[in-house]
Order: sequence, then structure tokens, then C-alpha cells
Amino acid sequence: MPSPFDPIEIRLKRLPHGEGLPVPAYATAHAAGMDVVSAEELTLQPGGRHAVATGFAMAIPEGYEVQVRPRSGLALKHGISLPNTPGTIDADYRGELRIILINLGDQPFAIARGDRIAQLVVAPVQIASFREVDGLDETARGEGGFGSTGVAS
Ligand SMILES: O=c1ccn([C@H]2C[C@H](O)[C@@H](COP(=O)(O)OP(=O)(O)OP(=O)(O)O)O2)c(=O)[nH]1
Repeated sequence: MPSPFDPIEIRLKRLPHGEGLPVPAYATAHAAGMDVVSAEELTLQPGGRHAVATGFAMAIPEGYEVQVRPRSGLALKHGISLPNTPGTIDADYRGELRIILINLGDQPFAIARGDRIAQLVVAPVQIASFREVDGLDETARGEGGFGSTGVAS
């Protein structure tokens, strides 16, 4: 089992409109997410969404995925989120990474080229397959769900 302290290498290909932008990187020693910046300038109107260019493509090693997540500061202060969070970047995807942003706030939100708009979390992927069966083993929960244990403690 590889240790999380042995970083894996992800090859990154800079696209012409991404020239000069920083490579995603951890902001602090034990950060889980690497901040990623916008390669374009735009204004998101309230309720608006846009697949924001990052100016690079990458080759994630087999057995891993990259998850795209919102930044809490932008979410809290401006209502900027990702409608598909966590976005899934597949190991075999070679197109440009795009960050789908949505403005859930009530004010237009301006993004400059180079602004940090989201964070990337690298995670191992467990492959599985489904097998159809006639019955399932019994559990204490059974078919209970969706609040079956109550909503208050
Ligand atoms: O926020 C995102 C989500 C996805 N992608 C890219 C990488 C991913 O590998 C690919 C496909 O994503 P997903 O499987 O979520 O999209 P889909 O709507 O199921 O499309 P597809 O049929 O192309 O798989 O799009 C992004 O750049 N940003």
C-alpha cells in the first residue's frame, strides 16, 4: 500500500492560454487540496454557471482520480460553489481541466485570470463490479434510510 507521504507524480501539460499560470500546489504543509487558478477572466451573474478554463490538461496515474472541490472562503463570502462537487477527473481524461462554477450568491462575482477558484484532491480509486443475486444478507438497518433513525439526537 503506497504511503500518502510518498507523493505520486501527475504529468501536467500547459495549454497556450495557460502560459505563465502557477501549477496547482498545496498552500500549507498538510493541506489536502491543491489550489487551482482560473485561466480566464469572467463575471458570474447570480444564478449563473460556467465551465472555467484552467489552461492545462493532465495524465493522472492509473488507480487514482482527482476530485474538484469548492473553496470554503468563496462559498461563504460570495456563494461560489461547484454544482457537481466533487467533480470527478478520470485517469484517462486528456482534455483541459475545467472547473464548473455556480454563483449561488445575490451579487455578480468577478474572476480574474490567476484567481484561485477551487481545489484539487487526489484520491485512490477502488475498482468494483456488480453481481446480481436473488437475496441480500439481513442487517439491523434493513431498508430504513432517509431519516429513519430520526433527525434530532
Ligand atoms: O468538473 C469537472 C468534471 C469533469 N471534467 C472532465 C474530466 C472528466 O474525466 C470528464 C468527464 O467527467 P464526467 O464523467 O463527470 O462527465 P460526464 O457528464 O459523465 O461526461 P462523459 O460522458 O464525457 O464521461 O470531464 C472536468 O474537467 N471538470
